[in-house]
Amino acid sequence: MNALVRPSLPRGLYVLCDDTLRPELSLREKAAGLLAGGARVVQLRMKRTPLREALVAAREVVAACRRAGAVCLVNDRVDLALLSGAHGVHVGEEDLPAEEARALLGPEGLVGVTVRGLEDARAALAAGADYVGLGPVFGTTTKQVPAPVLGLGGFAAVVRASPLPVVGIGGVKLENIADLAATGAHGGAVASDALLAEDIAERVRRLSAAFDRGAQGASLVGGDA
Ligand SMILES: Cc1ncc(COP(=O)(O)OP(=O)(O)O)c(N)n1
Ligand SMILES: Cc1nc(C(=O)O)sc1CCOP(=O)(O)O
Ligand SMILES: [Mg+2]
Repeated sequence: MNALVRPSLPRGLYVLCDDTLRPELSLREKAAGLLAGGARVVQLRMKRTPLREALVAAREVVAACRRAGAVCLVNDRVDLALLSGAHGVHVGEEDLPAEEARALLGPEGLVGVTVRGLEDARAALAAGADYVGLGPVFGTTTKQVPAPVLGLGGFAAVVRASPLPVVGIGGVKLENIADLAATGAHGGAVASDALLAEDIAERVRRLSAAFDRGAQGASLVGGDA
């Protein structure tokens, strides 16, 4: 029998394939650029796409990710994640609760949850999450976030104590992703710095290499939790 096993979230760069940025490109084109740059984790974030189009896009992007060996998570919508065969879902406080996402996806689906601090991360563990997205680490114009900027110090304090792997989000860019990785973060989530680049694939390669360099530094000083 072919037992289904939940994939673990790969460590490193985590990119958002977002429909609010660079609207002249289709989600499929954005995903192609991200994957050409070697992205291993892609979150499909659709805030403007009508639902039926979103289902078509999800099926295309999930298929492209699977061909490339990348993990694909759908933002917000467990129904789209299930219908498109995605690896999982990322939910925040305006989405289905993590417990319900877990119940719908079953044990083999990845569930990521947005958190603002350590207490939230503990609750996410109890709710069945696999990882947490913690932010905003830095200022961002991609989204109006209803929470204060943590800064690297505030972010690192949660990473050290979190019971779940932490992906940092919000204003993560080439110039700061190595520092973020050096806190021991499991991942760095990037939307605008990748999607607004003239050459998306090249930017993804550089972001990924910078994260890995920062994480390597962290492990050399024993910070690779
Ligand atoms: C990795 C990651 N972390 C946090 C978020 C934010 O999710 P949410 O709070 O649900 O906000 P929206 O993205 O839905 O606007 C995320 N998407 N990814
Ligand atoms: C979607 C999202 N969620 C955030 C949070 O803190 O919850 S910050 C954010 C935007 C990430 O985009 P960029 O990489 O362009 O800053
Ligand atoms: Mg959401």
